Amino acid sequence: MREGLTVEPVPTIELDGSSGEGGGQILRSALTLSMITGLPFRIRHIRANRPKPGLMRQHLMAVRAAAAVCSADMTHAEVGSTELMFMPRAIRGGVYEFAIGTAGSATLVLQTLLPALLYADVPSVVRISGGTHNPKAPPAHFIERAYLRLLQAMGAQVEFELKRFGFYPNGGGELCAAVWPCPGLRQLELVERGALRAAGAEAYVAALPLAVAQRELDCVRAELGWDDAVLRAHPLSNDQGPGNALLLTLESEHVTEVFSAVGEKRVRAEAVAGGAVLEAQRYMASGAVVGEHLGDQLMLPLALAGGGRYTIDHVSAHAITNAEVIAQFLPVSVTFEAGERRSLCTIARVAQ
Ligand SMILES: Nc1ncnc2c1ncn2[C@@H]1O[C@H](COP(=O)(O)OP(=O)(O)OP(=O)(O)O)[C@@H](O)[C@H]1O
Repeated sequence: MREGLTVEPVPTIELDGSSGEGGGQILRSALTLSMITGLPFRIRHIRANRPKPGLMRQHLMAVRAAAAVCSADMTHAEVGSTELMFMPRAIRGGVYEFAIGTAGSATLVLQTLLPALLYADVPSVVRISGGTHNPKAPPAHFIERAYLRLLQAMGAQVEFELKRFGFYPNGGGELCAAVWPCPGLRQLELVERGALRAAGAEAYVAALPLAVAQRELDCVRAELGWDDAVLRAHPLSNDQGPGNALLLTLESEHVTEVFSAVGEKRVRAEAVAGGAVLEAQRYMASGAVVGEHLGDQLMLPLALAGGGRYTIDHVSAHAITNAEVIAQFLPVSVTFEAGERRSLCTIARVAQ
Protein backbone atom coordinates (compact mmCIF):
# COMPACT_ATOMS: atom_id res chain seq x y z
CA MET A 1 0.00 0.00 0.00
CA ARG A 2 2.73 2.48 1.01
CA GLU A 3 4.92 1.97 -2.06
CA GLY A 4 1.99 2.35 -4.44
CA LEU A 5 0.61 5.51 -2.91
CA THR A 6 3.60 7.46 -1.71
CA VAL A 7 5.21 9.98 -4.05
CA GLU A 8 8.39 12.02 -3.56
CA PRO A 9 8.55 14.54 -2.00
CA VAL A 10 5.96 13.27 0.46
CA PRO A 11 3.17 15.86 0.77
CA THR A 12 1.75 16.72 4.19
CA ILE A 13 -2.01 16.36 4.39
CA GLU A 14 -3.61 19.38 6.06
CA LEU A 15 -6.73 18.64 8.11
CA ASP A 16 -9.19 20.91 9.86
CA GLY A 17 -10.47 19.18 12.99
CA SER A 18 -13.45 21.54 13.15
CA SER A 19 -14.82 20.50 9.77
CA GLY A 20 -18.11 18.63 9.53
CA GLU A 21 -18.81 16.75 12.70
CA GLY A 22 -15.66 18.18 14.31
CA GLY A 23 -14.98 15.30 16.74
CA GLY A 24 -12.24 12.84 17.57
CA GLN A 25 -12.93 10.56 14.63
CA ILE A 26 -11.24 12.95 12.20
CA LEU A 27 -8.02 12.48 14.16
CA ARG A 28 -8.38 8.71 14.57
CA SER A 29 -9.10 8.09 10.89
CA ALA A 30 -6.19 10.35 9.95
CA LEU A 31 -3.83 8.39 12.22
CA THR A 32 -4.88 5.06 10.70
CA LEU A 33 -4.60 6.30 7.14
CA SER A 34 -1.32 8.09 7.75
CA MET A 35 0.21 4.91 9.14
CA ILE A 36 -0.97 2.89 6.14
CA THR A 37 -0.19 5.34 3.34
CA GLY A 38 2.99 6.73 4.91
CA LEU A 39 1.65 10.25 4.35
CA PRO A 40 2.34 12.74 7.18
CA PHE A 41 -0.49 15.01 8.32
CA ARG A 42 -1.04 18.17 10.30
CA ILE A 43 -4.37 18.70 12.03
CA ARG A 44 -5.54 21.97 13.56
CA HIS A 45 -8.63 22.73 15.67
CA ILE A 46 -8.77 19.17 17.04
CA ARG A 47 -12.28 18.31 18.36
CA ALA A 48 -13.31 21.93 17.95
CA ASN A 49 -17.01 21.04 18.10
CA ARG A 50 -16.79 19.26 21.45
CA PRO A 51 -17.46 20.91 24.83
CA LYS A 52 -13.82 20.31 25.85
CA PRO A 53 -11.86 20.67 22.59
CA GLY A 54 -8.38 19.28 22.03
CA LEU A 55 -6.78 15.94 22.83
CA MET A 56 -8.23 14.09 25.80
CA ARG A 57 -6.52 11.04 27.34
CA GLN A 58 -8.23 8.60 24.98
CA HIS A 59 -7.25 10.60 21.87
CA LEU A 60 -3.73 11.09 23.14
CA MET A 61 -3.44 7.36 23.72
CA ALA A 62 -4.59 6.74 20.14
CA VAL A 63 -1.89 9.16 18.95
CA ARG A 64 0.84 7.57 21.10
CA ALA A 65 -0.23 4.06 20.20
CA ALA A 66 -0.20 4.89 16.49
CA ALA A 67 3.21 6.51 16.89
CA ALA A 68 4.54 3.41 18.70
CA VAL A 69 3.32 1.11 15.92
CA CYS A 70 4.92 3.11 13.11
CA SER A 71 7.80 4.87 14.95
CA ALA A 72 6.29 8.22 14.06
CA ASP A 73 7.72 11.62 14.85
CA MET A 74 5.17 14.08 16.13
CA THR A 75 4.75 17.49 17.68
CA HIS A 76 2.16 18.86 20.13
CA ALA A 77 1.12 15.40 21.39
CA GLU A 78 -0.16 16.41 24.82
CA VAL A 79 -3.45 16.58 26.68
CA GLY A 80 -5.47 19.62 25.64
CA SER A 81 -3.50 20.22 22.45
CA THR A 82 -5.67 21.41 19.56
CA GLU A 83 -3.10 20.66 16.90
CA LEU A 84 -0.80 17.82 15.98
CA MET A 85 1.81 17.02 13.36
CA PHE A 86 2.28 13.28 12.70
CA MET A 87 5.05 11.84 10.51
CA PRO A 88 4.88 8.05 10.19
CA ARG A 89 7.52 5.46 9.33
CA ALA A 90 7.06 1.75 8.57
CA ILE A 91 4.38 -0.16 10.47
CA ARG A 92 5.89 -2.79 12.74
CA GLY A 93 3.95 -5.74 14.10
CA GLY A 94 4.73 -7.11 17.55
CA VAL A 95 3.40 -7.14 21.08
CA TYR A 96 1.92 -3.87 22.29
CA GLU A 97 0.31 -2.79 25.56
CA PHE A 98 -1.45 0.51 26.04
CA ALA A 99 -3.07 1.77 29.24
CA ILE A 100 -5.39 4.73 28.77
CA GLY A 101 -5.38 5.35 32.51
CA THR A 102 -8.98 6.61 32.53
CA ALA A 103 -12.29 5.14 31.36
CA GLY A 104 -11.53 6.50 27.85
CA SER A 105 -12.59 4.09 25.13
CA ALA A 106 -10.18 1.20 24.57
CA THR A 107 -12.17 0.08 21.53
CA LEU A 108 -11.60 3.41 19.76
CA VAL A 109 -7.85 3.10 20.38
CA LEU A 110 -7.95 -0.45 19.03
CA GLN A 111 -9.90 0.66 15.97
CA THR A 112 -7.23 3.26 15.24
CA LEU A 113 -4.50 0.59 15.18
CA LEU A 114 -6.24 -2.45 13.81
CA PRO A 115 -6.44 -1.64 10.08
CA ALA A 116 -2.80 -0.50 10.18
CA LEU A 117 -1.63 -3.74 11.78
CA LEU A 118 -3.05 -5.61 8.78
CA TYR A 119 -0.22 -3.95 6.83
CA ALA A 120 2.50 -4.85 9.36
CA ASP A 121 5.48 -7.07 8.59
CA VAL A 122 4.63 -9.69 11.25
CA PRO A 123 1.59 -10.60 13.42
CA SER A 124 0.70 -8.46 16.43
CA VAL A 125 -0.89 -8.81 19.80
CA VAL A 126 -2.39 -5.64 21.28
CA ARG A 127 -3.66 -5.25 24.83
CA ILE A 128 -5.47 -2.06 25.75
CA SER A 129 -6.87 -1.10 29.12
CA GLY A 130 -9.51 1.58 29.72
CA GLY A 131 -13.25 1.68 29.06
CA THR A 132 -14.80 -1.19 27.11
CA HIS A 133 -18.47 -0.13 27.30
CA ASN A 134 -18.63 3.65 26.95
CA PRO A 135 -21.36 5.97 25.77
CA LYS A 136 -20.73 7.25 22.23
CA ALA A 137 -18.15 4.58 21.41
CA PRO A 138 -18.37 1.02 20.08
CA PRO A 139 -18.79 -1.46 22.93
CA ALA A 140 -16.37 -4.40 22.90
CA HIS A 141 -19.17 -6.77 21.87
CA PHE A 142 -19.94 -4.59 18.85
CA ILE A 143 -16.28 -4.74 17.79
CA GLU A 144 -16.20 -8.51 18.10
CA ARG A 145 -19.55 -9.39 16.57
CA ALA A 146 -20.35 -6.61 14.11
CA TYR A 147 -17.14 -4.85 13.01
CA LEU A 148 -14.78 -7.84 13.05
CA ARG A 149 -17.26 -10.13 11.34
CA LEU A 150 -17.18 -7.82 8.31
CA LEU A 151 -13.42 -7.31 8.48
CA GLN A 152 -13.03 -11.10 8.54
CA ALA A 153 -15.35 -11.36 5.52
CA MET A 154 -12.87 -9.04 3.80
CA GLY A 155 -10.05 -11.50 4.52
CA ALA A 156 -8.62 -10.09 7.76
CA GLN A 157 -7.56 -12.58 10.38
CA VAL A 158 -8.17 -11.07 13.80
CA GLU A 159 -8.89 -12.68 17.15
CA PHE A 160 -10.47 -10.56 19.83
CA GLU A 161 -11.05 -11.09 23.52
CA LEU A 162 -12.77 -8.93 26.09
CA LYS A 163 -10.77 -9.74 29.23
CA ARG A 164 -12.51 -7.44 31.66
CA PHE A 165 -15.31 -4.89 31.45
CA GLY A 166 -14.47 -1.22 32.00
CA PHE A 167 -17.13 1.43 32.59
CA TYR A 168 -17.09 5.17 33.21
CA PRO A 169 -15.84 6.53 35.63
CA ASN A 170 -13.52 3.79 36.96
CA GLY A 171 -12.29 2.25 33.69
CA GLY A 172 -10.00 -0.70 34.35
CA GLY A 173 -11.39 -2.77 31.49
CA GLU A 174 -9.11 -4.72 29.19
CA LEU A 175 -9.29 -6.06 25.70
CA CYS A 176 -6.83 -8.03 23.65
CA ALA A 177 -6.57 -8.51 19.89
CA ALA A 178 -4.30 -10.68 17.77
CA VAL A 179 -3.91 -9.38 14.21
CA TRP A 180 -2.25 -11.16 11.30
CA PRO A 181 -0.85 -9.27 8.31
CA CYS A 182 -3.31 -9.05 5.39
CA PRO A 183 -2.25 -6.39 2.94
CA GLY A 184 -4.96 -7.31 0.40
CA LEU A 185 -8.40 -6.72 1.89
CA ARG A 186 -11.26 -7.92 -0.30
CA GLN A 187 -14.07 -5.61 -1.40
CA LEU A 188 -17.56 -6.23 -0.04
CA GLU A 189 -21.03 -5.76 -1.51
CA LEU A 190 -23.60 -5.68 1.26
CA VAL A 191 -27.01 -4.87 -0.14
CA GLU A 192 -28.91 -7.74 1.50
CA ARG A 193 -28.82 -8.76 5.15
CA GLY A 194 -30.04 -12.28 4.38
CA ALA A 195 -32.23 -14.23 6.77
CA LEU A 196 -32.20 -13.41 10.46
CA ARG A 197 -30.43 -16.30 12.22
CA ALA A 198 -30.55 -15.16 15.85
CA ALA A 199 -31.58 -12.21 17.99
CA GLY A 200 -30.90 -11.72 21.67
CA ALA A 201 -30.41 -9.21 24.47
CA GLU A 202 -27.80 -9.20 27.24
CA ALA A 203 -27.90 -6.82 30.18
CA TYR A 204 -24.70 -6.58 32.24
CA VAL A 205 -24.47 -5.02 35.69
CA ALA A 206 -21.43 -4.58 37.92
CA ALA A 207 -21.83 -3.33 41.50
CA LEU A 208 -25.47 -2.52 40.73
CA PRO A 209 -28.64 -4.46 41.56
CA LEU A 210 -29.51 -7.24 39.11
CA ALA A 211 -32.99 -5.67 39.01
CA VAL A 212 -31.51 -2.91 36.79
CA ALA A 213 -30.64 -5.51 34.17
CA GLN A 214 -34.02 -7.19 34.56
CA ARG A 215 -35.91 -3.91 34.04
CA GLU A 216 -33.95 -3.28 30.85
CA LEU A 217 -34.79 -6.76 29.59
CA ASP A 218 -38.45 -6.19 30.50
CA CYS A 219 -38.42 -3.20 28.13
CA VAL A 220 -36.84 -5.27 25.38
CA ARG A 221 -39.50 -7.95 25.86
CA ALA A 222 -42.30 -5.37 25.79
CA GLU A 223 -40.99 -3.29 22.87
CA LEU A 224 -39.42 -5.91 20.61
CA GLY A 225 -41.54 -8.90 21.60
CA TRP A 226 -38.45 -11.05 22.18
CA ASP A 227 -38.89 -14.29 24.08
CA ASP A 228 -37.44 -14.86 27.59
CA ALA A 229 -35.17 -17.56 26.14
CA VAL A 230 -33.09 -14.86 24.36
CA LEU A 231 -32.98 -12.34 27.23
CA ARG A 232 -30.02 -12.72 29.61
CA ALA A 233 -29.12 -10.75 32.75
CA HIS A 234 -25.41 -11.04 33.64
CA PRO A 235 -24.08 -9.95 37.03
CA LEU A 236 -20.37 -9.03 36.77
CA SER A 237 -17.96 -8.94 39.68
CA ASN A 238 -18.29 -5.80 41.81
CA ASP A 239 -14.73 -4.73 41.12
CA GLN A 240 -15.63 -4.08 37.46
CA GLY A 241 -18.23 -1.53 38.45
CA PRO A 242 -20.25 0.39 38.97
CA GLY A 243 -21.51 -0.08 35.45
CA ASN A 244 -24.28 -1.32 33.24
CA ALA A 245 -24.57 -2.13 29.54
CA LEU A 246 -27.41 -3.44 27.43
CA LEU A 247 -26.60 -5.15 24.14
CA LEU A 248 -29.10 -6.14 21.46
CA THR A 249 -27.59 -8.47 18.89
CA LEU A 250 -29.18 -9.27 15.53
CA GLU A 251 -27.29 -11.91 13.60
CA SER A 252 -28.27 -12.20 9.94
CA GLU A 253 -26.83 -14.29 7.16
CA HIS A 254 -24.45 -11.58 5.89
CA VAL A 255 -24.09 -9.22 8.82
CA THR A 256 -24.35 -8.99 12.60
CA GLU A 257 -25.52 -5.76 14.22
CA VAL A 258 -25.19 -4.84 17.88
CA PHE A 259 -27.24 -1.97 19.31
CA SER A 260 -26.27 -0.88 22.76
CA ALA A 261 -26.85 1.48 25.62
CA VAL A 262 -24.71 2.19 28.64
CA GLY A 263 -26.28 2.95 32.02
CA GLU A 264 -25.65 6.38 33.48
CA LYS A 265 -26.20 7.85 36.92
CA ARG A 266 -29.69 9.29 37.34
CA VAL A 267 -30.92 7.74 34.06
CA ARG A 268 -33.67 5.18 34.59
CA ALA A 269 -33.10 1.63 33.32
CA GLU A 270 -36.18 2.04 31.09
CA ALA A 271 -34.69 5.13 29.45
CA VAL A 272 -31.34 3.35 28.92
CA ALA A 273 -33.09 0.39 27.28
CA GLY A 274 -35.31 2.71 25.23
CA GLY A 275 -32.32 4.17 23.37
CA ALA A 276 -30.98 0.79 22.25
CA VAL A 277 -34.47 -0.47 21.38
CA LEU A 278 -35.18 2.57 19.20
CA GLU A 279 -31.94 2.07 17.26
CA ALA A 280 -32.74 -1.61 16.73
CA GLN A 281 -36.30 -0.78 15.60
CA ARG A 282 -35.06 1.83 13.15
CA TYR A 283 -32.58 -0.67 11.74
CA MET A 284 -35.12 -3.48 11.41
CA ALA A 285 -37.69 -1.20 9.74
CA SER A 286 -35.14 0.22 7.30
CA GLY A 287 -34.16 -3.07 5.69
CA ALA A 288 -30.59 -1.68 5.51
CA VAL A 289 -27.67 -4.06 5.95
CA VAL A 290 -25.83 -1.89 8.48
CA GLY A 291 -26.88 0.63 11.09
CA GLU A 292 -25.54 4.14 11.55
CA HIS A 293 -22.41 3.22 13.53
CA LEU A 294 -21.27 0.17 11.60
CA GLY A 295 -21.96 2.29 8.52
CA ASP A 296 -19.42 4.94 9.45
CA GLN A 297 -16.82 2.39 10.60
CA LEU A 298 -16.99 0.13 7.55
CA MET A 299 -16.06 2.91 5.17
CA LEU A 300 -12.34 3.00 6.04
CA PRO A 301 -11.62 -0.73 5.55
CA LEU A 302 -13.59 -0.71 2.30
CA ALA A 303 -11.65 2.31 1.10
CA LEU A 304 -8.45 0.35 1.83
CA ALA A 305 -9.86 -2.55 -0.18
CA GLY A 306 -10.40 -0.14 -3.08
CA GLY A 307 -14.20 -0.18 -3.03
CA GLY A 308 -17.47 -1.65 -1.91
CA ARG A 309 -21.15 -0.92 -1.41
CA TYR A 310 -23.58 -1.24 1.44
CA THR A 311 -26.98 -0.02 2.50
CA ILE A 312 -27.17 2.00 5.71
CA ASP A 313 -30.19 2.97 7.81
CA HIS A 314 -29.01 6.49 8.61
CA VAL A 315 -26.14 8.51 7.17
CA SER A 316 -24.78 10.53 10.09
CA ALA A 317 -22.74 13.74 9.95
CA HIS A 318 -20.04 11.52 11.38
CA ALA A 319 -20.12 9.25 8.31
CA ILE A 320 -19.93 12.20 5.91
CA THR A 321 -17.00 13.72 7.80
CA ASN A 322 -15.21 10.37 7.85
CA ALA A 323 -15.71 10.04 4.09
CA GLU A 324 -14.05 13.44 3.61
CA VAL A 325 -11.01 12.46 5.69
CA ILE A 326 -10.63 9.16 3.81
CA ALA A 327 -10.73 10.92 0.44
CA GLN A 328 -7.80 13.13 1.55
CA PHE A 329 -5.55 10.09 2.00
CA LEU A 330 -6.77 7.53 -0.53
CA PRO A 331 -7.76 7.78 -4.19
CA VAL A 332 -11.38 6.85 -3.54
CA SER A 333 -14.75 8.56 -3.69
CA VAL A 334 -17.51 7.88 -1.20
CA THR A 335 -21.07 8.65 -2.29
CA PHE A 336 -24.41 8.30 -0.51
CA GLU A 337 -27.63 7.81 -2.44
CA ALA A 338 -30.64 8.46 -0.25
CA GLY A 339 -33.62 6.15 -0.61
CA GLU A 340 -36.91 6.28 1.26
CA ARG A 341 -35.87 4.15 4.23
CA ARG A 342 -32.20 3.56 3.71
CA SER A 343 -29.23 4.94 1.77
CA LEU A 344 -26.68 3.27 -0.44
CA CYS A 345 -23.04 4.02 0.33
CA THR A 346 -20.65 3.38 -2.57
CA ILE A 347 -16.89 3.53 -2.26
CA ALA A 348 -14.99 3.51 -5.54
CA ARG A 349 -11.49 4.12 -6.77
CA VAL A 350 -10.89 7.38 -8.63
CA ALA A 351 -8.17 8.01 -11.21
CA GLN A 352 -5.20 9.88 -9.70
N1 LIG B 1 -23.50 2.61 20.28
C1 LIG B 1 -22.48 2.54 19.43
N2 LIG B 1 -22.19 1.36 18.82
C2 LIG B 1 -21.18 1.29 17.95
N3 LIG B 1 -20.40 2.33 17.63
C3 LIG B 1 -20.65 3.51 18.19
C4 LIG B 1 -21.71 3.67 19.13
N4 LIG B 1 -21.72 4.97 19.53
C5 LIG B 1 -20.72 5.60 18.87
N5 LIG B 1 -20.07 4.73 18.08
C6 LIG B 1 -18.95 5.00 17.21
O1 LIG B 1 -17.91 5.60 17.93
C7 LIG B 1 -17.15 6.43 17.05
C8 LIG B 1 -16.87 7.73 17.77
O2 LIG B 1 -17.91 8.63 17.57
P1 LIG B 1 -17.92 10.19 17.97
O3 LIG B 1 -17.49 11.05 16.87
O4 LIG B 1 -19.25 10.48 18.54
O5 LIG B 1 -16.87 10.26 19.06
P2 LIG B 1 -15.58 11.06 18.99
O6 LIG B 1 -15.31 11.63 17.65
O7 LIG B 1 -14.57 10.19 19.57
O8 LIG B 1 -16.00 12.19 19.95
P3 LIG B 1 -15.02 12.93 20.80
O9 LIG B 1 -14.56 14.00 19.93
O10 LIG B 1 -15.78 13.37 21.99
O11 LIG B 1 -13.94 12.01 21.18
C9 LIG B 1 -17.92 6.51 15.76
O12 LIG B 1 -17.34 5.66 14.80
C10 LIG B 1 -19.29 6.00 16.12
O13 LIG B 1 -19.96 5.35 15.06
